[in-house]
Amino acid sequence: MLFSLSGHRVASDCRWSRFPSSKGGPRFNRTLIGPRKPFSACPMAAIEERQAVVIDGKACAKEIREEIAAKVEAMKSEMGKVPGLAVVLVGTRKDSETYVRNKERACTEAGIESFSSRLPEDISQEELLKVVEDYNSNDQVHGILVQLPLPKHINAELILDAISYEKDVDGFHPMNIARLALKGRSPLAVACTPQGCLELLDRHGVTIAGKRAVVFGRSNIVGMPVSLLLQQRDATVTVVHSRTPNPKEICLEADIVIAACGQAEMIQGDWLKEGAVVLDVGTNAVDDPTAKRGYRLVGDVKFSEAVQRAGMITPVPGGVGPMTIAMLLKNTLQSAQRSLMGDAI
Ligand SMILES: Nc1nc(=O)c2c([nH]1)NC[C@@H]1CN(c3ccc(C(=O)N[C@@H](CCC(=O)O)C(=O)O)cc3)C=[N+]21
Ligand SMILES: [Mg+2]
Repeated sequence: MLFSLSGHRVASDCRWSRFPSSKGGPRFNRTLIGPRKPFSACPMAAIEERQAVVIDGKACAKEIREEIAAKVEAMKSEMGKVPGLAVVLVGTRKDSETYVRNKERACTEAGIESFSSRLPEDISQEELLKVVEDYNSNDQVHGILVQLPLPKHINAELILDAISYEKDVDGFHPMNIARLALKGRSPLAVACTPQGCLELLDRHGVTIAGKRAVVFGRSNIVGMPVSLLLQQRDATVTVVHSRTPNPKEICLEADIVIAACGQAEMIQGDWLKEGAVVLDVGTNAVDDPTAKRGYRLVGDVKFSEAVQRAGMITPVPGGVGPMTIAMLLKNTLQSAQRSLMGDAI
């Protein structure tokens, strides 16, 4: 459990406890019993070692999905209702199909009803709008996700803006983004990948306040919202992008690095400050004839180098990706709770 096949330490969460090993010496084990400890208090942290703790996002996400399943079950028995998520997929992109299938499976496992529309690549904008509007007025649907990217002939902003603010479980609606950016205002939903990043930091006892955070990328779906979230948690945030002349120099100052620039293995080991916490959001498909699907995923960070310098790091796959799906389920559950309680917005 403590060591992955490659020999890196693996931390799926930070509820560590000390067990005597059968051979007598101290041994550390993961347990689901007992209070969560901050990472700094974890015995593992005291061990002098150069290799980073590899954060197990898959295990963390599983734990969260189980917490959600229990709440869905309670909703079902108390109110006779379950949350519903509608996923809209246009076209036949291989990666989109994989993500959508994963989302549907995660819903089913959590007891969330999943509705999905698989639509032809050449669907008209008007027809797609109609699909979204039908889900808007379907009261069994509490969350709507239109998988991006959409084909070129469709105006993605127009479609995303048509998703009702209350059902926007992606957190992409302008009202949700505006409320995220404004002090003292809370969005109904926060974008799933950024929320998953913060959840990983929190569940691993990483202090954010007062830290230097560097975000690579300024996209609407990751870079921008994650930089706002980190700032709200009192980090000093720098956003690095394609026109930043000295990304390495800036990265070397970071205590927390969020890599979301979509450039395969751009961030190298010698860009990192010793002990930095590195979350790799990149999911770049690289052709690999030996892989089952004909491609493999690599992150925006050169993992084999970074693991020698970082204090903690997420792998790709198995890091931030699974957390994104867990946060989608969380947003869907919250939307259903809001709708069923008739909460004021
Ligand atoms: N409206 C919309 N909302 C999104 O949230 C959204 C989107 N469109 N378009 C594409 C991106 C990408 N994204 C991922 C979700 C899960 C994994 C994930 O689970 N990855 C697995 C591996 C999956 C695999 O094996 O291919 C992992 O990292 O372990 C990755 C990427 C959500 N996105
Ligand atoms: Mg856009």
